[in-house]
Amino acid sequence: MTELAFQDQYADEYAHCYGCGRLNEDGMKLKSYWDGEETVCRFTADPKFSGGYPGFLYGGMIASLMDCHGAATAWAAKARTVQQEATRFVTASLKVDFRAPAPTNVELEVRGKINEIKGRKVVVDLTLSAAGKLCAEGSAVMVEIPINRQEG
Ligand SMILES: CCCCCCCCCCCC(=O)SCCNC(=O)CCNC(=O)[C@H](O)C(C)(C)COP(=O)(O)OP(=O)(O)OC[C@H]1O[C@@H](n2cnc3c(N)ncnc32)[C@H](O)[C@@H]1OP(=O)(O)O
Repeated sequence: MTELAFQDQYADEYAHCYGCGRLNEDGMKLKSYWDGEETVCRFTADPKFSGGYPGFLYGGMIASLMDCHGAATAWAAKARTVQQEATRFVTASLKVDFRAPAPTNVELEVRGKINEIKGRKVVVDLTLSAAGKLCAEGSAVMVEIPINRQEG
């Protein structure tokens, strides 16, 4: 049996994100999975996403990868903890420290670790590495969309 990515379990109305929405035809369709107590997302960036120097990714894309994987990690952590499907998490805050240039055309590994779960809030610690080298690290505060916003 093939493991379903977190993003492939989102309800249809929450599956239109450019980064990770399975229903966004033009999007990147990022996929996140459990790896023990951590989560992982792998992505190889096309050179068209280069930053100021050929062969290296622009910073906004690095943040985007960490953002979407952070939201997915929060969703999965909530589902695992309360054993009930969460709605959808949105980013309240995202901090990224860029430690080394991240290459294009090389598989990148984004990892998430749950730092805190409190009510609708999940804080996720994140790293992005290329071939084992740390390129960026940070954290995200993710907040589950409240029920009244889903209905109204
Ligand atoms: C049809 C469907 C429609 C659904 C609408 C979906 C819209 C967004 C979809 C975009 C998806 C993305 O791209 S996500 C990336 C862009 N992000 C967004 O567009 C989100 C915009 N921001 C918001 O909508 C809102 O600010 C929320 C939902 C994130 C939070 O507002 P809220 O629901 O009133 O929650 P609030 O009570 O203030 O906060 C809950 C907890 O989070 C903490 N918290 C809140 N903001 C922060 C922050 N910046 N930094 C640290 N912590 C924070 C609070 O201290 C609290 O923790 P404690 O005191 O309990 O400990």
